[in-house]
Amino acid sequence: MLKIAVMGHGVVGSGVLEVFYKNRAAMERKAGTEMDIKYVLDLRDFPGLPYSDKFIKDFELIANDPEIRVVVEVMGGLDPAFSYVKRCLEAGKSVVTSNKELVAAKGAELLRVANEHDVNFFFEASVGGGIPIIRPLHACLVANQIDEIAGILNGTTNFILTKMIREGMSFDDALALAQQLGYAERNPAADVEGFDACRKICILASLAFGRHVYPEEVHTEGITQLTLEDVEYARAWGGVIKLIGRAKRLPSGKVEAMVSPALVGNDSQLASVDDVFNAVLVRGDATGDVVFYGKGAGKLPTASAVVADVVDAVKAQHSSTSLRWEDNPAHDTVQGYFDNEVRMYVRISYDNFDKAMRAVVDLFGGVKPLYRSGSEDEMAFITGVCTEREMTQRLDALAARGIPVLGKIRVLDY
Ligand SMILES: NC(=O)C1=CN([C@@H]2O[C@H](COP(=O)(O)OP(=O)(O)OC[C@H]3O[C@@H](n4cnc5c(N)ncnc54)[C@H](OP(=O)(O)O)[C@@H]3O)[C@@H](O)[C@H]2O)C=CC1
Ligand SMILES: N[C@@H](CC=O)C(=O)O
Repeated sequence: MLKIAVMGHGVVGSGVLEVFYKNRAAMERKAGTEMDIKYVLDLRDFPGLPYSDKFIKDFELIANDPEIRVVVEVMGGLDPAFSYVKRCLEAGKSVVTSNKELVAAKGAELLRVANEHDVNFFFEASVGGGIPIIRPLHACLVANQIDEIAGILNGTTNFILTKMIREGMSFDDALALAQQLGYAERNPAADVEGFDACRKICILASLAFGRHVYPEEVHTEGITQLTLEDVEYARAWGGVIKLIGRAKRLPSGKVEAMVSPALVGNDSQLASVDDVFNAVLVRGDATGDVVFYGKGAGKLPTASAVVADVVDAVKAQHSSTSLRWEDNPAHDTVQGYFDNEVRMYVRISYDNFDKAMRAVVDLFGGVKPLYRSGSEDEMAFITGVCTEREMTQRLDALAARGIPVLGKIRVLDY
């Protein structure tokens, strides 16, 4: 009987126990062996559950128990998750995690340690919740050079944007509901400020381009500056606003990577991805575009990915898969973002329309103006393409000419 330990009994951890015991017989058939969960590590007690006798508070019991072959880390955060996971790998136990913060910060190192000890470090649930994306990228698309990845990578922010736009719900109410439903991070700033999407694009980019992309390298903006006026202008333009994480291989060998809100046209495959759903577009040189879609957060979808990794770890016992990428201690995989090319939606206010338009045309050349009903002292426009550096200079110059910039959002053509 193969024994498993689960560290963390929160939203995902409790889902792992639920899915495991519900579908255990079928999974045992697929894994080719009997399996059981021996320990559940958590800080709290959980009386009244059918598996309440399995709870422990001392990690050493897991680390020092040779019966435990696979450990699931679903506590979140870096400390103590990193040291626990490393200890388990060094002790010859495979580890499965949903913790994107851990993989984005320490993935290269933990994959190396796993490989050195002939065990596996799997993290399918760390990107896209229940959507299979890590394994397809690593295995099914292996014949491709991956040129670009872009997607809606955070369920909470997509849920908030959908609720605000479709139901007129306030930002705070929509966030509170996402928390209630178990979608948000323990500190939801990670969701709304874009850090969670940043961690996920780092994991995908590291896997696709073979070199660790660290979150500190990636320019990241969240959704907190967006307004319902922006949404109206986006509609007038023919699109919607989504929080997009993206990474692109550059001829220089560097990677262009960023997380930011973006206007995407209504004809984009990403435009109709709503609520807690995520979508990841992968551009391969043989396949062209492939889009992965599904629930990006929540107890059971995430647990599904974790438990599938457990079964794979059991099947791959005593061998380490080729899942890995090079470390990059210099943290210089990503090109400085001021060199990226960008097209921008800009919203301005004015006292004098003719004067404002003259300034806009002087600084940006031909632009596409956008209007919304009832907006007498403000307007928006879509710029042409220039570098982020030039865009910043032009926006600063606009403000210096007495035209306040109320908002700016990148325009993407995925
Ligand atoms: N929720 C989701 O939809 C998804 C979450 N994830 C990721 O999965 C991980 C877990 O998320 P989630 O389940 O939502 O988080 P929760 O906060 O709901 O669960 C974490 C659990 O781990 C426990 N825990 C924390 N630190 C320790 C420790 N040192 N020792 C023992 N137990 C500990 C917590 O206990 P206590 O509450 O007492 O502190 C809590 O019960 C995170 O990395 C998250 O980013 C990934 C995909 C989707
Ligand atoms: N907070 C995350 C959870 C899944 O990764 C999200 O909302 O996407």
